[in-house]
Amino acid sequence: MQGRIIKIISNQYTIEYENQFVVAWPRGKMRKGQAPVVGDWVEFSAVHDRYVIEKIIPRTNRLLRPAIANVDQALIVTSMKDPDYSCHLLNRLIFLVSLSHVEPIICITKSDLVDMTKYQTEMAWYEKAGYTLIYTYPGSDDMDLKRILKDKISVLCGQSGAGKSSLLNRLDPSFSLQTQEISKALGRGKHTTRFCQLHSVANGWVADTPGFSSLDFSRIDVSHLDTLIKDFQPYVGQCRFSDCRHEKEPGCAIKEALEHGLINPSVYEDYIQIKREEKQYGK
Ligand SMILES: Nc1nc2c(ncn2[C@@H]2O[C@H](COP(=O)(O)OP(=O)(O)OP(=O)(O)O)[C@@H](O)[C@H]2O)c(=O)[nH]1
Ligand SMILES: [Zn+2]
Repeated sequence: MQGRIIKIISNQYTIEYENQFVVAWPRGKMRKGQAPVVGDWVEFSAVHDRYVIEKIIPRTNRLLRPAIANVDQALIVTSMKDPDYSCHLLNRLIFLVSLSHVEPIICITKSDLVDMTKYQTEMAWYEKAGYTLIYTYPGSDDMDLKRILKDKISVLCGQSGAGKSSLLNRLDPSFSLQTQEISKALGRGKHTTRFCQLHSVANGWVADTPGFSSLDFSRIDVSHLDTLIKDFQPYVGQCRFSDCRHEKEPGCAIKEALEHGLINPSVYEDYIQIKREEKQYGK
């Protein structure tokens, strides 16, 4: 049998299997280092009176904090006000998510608190580059969001106060209840740091622990970041030098596109900043 792990408590793994939930234990040999995480597809079998996890199906990706595998997308919850919009924060989150091989979805909140016409050009950059942008606010029907979440594993990220819990509670009023119950059962601190669970929201799975909370790139390999930035993708590989850093080199296709107004200037700026940091760390 094949199913997906949606919850782990101690050594008990809850697996969703054909719309039912079964609790399974891993085979002894799996326990050290090779343990399954939430999001894993696993093969399991019935041995005597219990279910045993035999094998983890190869993962498409794996986040460390929270520990979760096969994440399809990260909803970058981006508030327009309180906390105020910052393109640099948004860009850095897009980079981090992309470097984990997860699709970034830009989710704009609190657009009701500002005059969005002032941000039209800004938002158009992201759309033009090929990023998915969704606007969500109290009272919206969230049809786009529901469509995006369906059949996917999603992780939310974004600043404190950006509206992550509000958004989830609006999509599924039982969400806060579910998470509160778990917090109570496990003790508050423990839940946020050690446990992660997938909740069924809008016919998809959403992690109850936010991801990408550290904006620290110092231990991340950013050597292929240029290939992961959607603004750059049409031009990557067209520079004169194959190892072009897109900074001062002659014949750089990225700089040329930037000068022709084809690349979001703030994305370029943040990319260069990260490459400079990479040099500083001596990577
Ligand atoms: N006007 C308006 N207020 C919002 C919107 N989204 C969230 N808020 C408010 O913003 C505040 C913070 O929202 P939360 O959902 O708690 O933010 P969070 O991202 O979960 O914050 P943390 O739990 O600290 O990570 C709350 O008072 C919400 O009611 C929105 O789209 N419009
Ligand atoms: Zn270049």
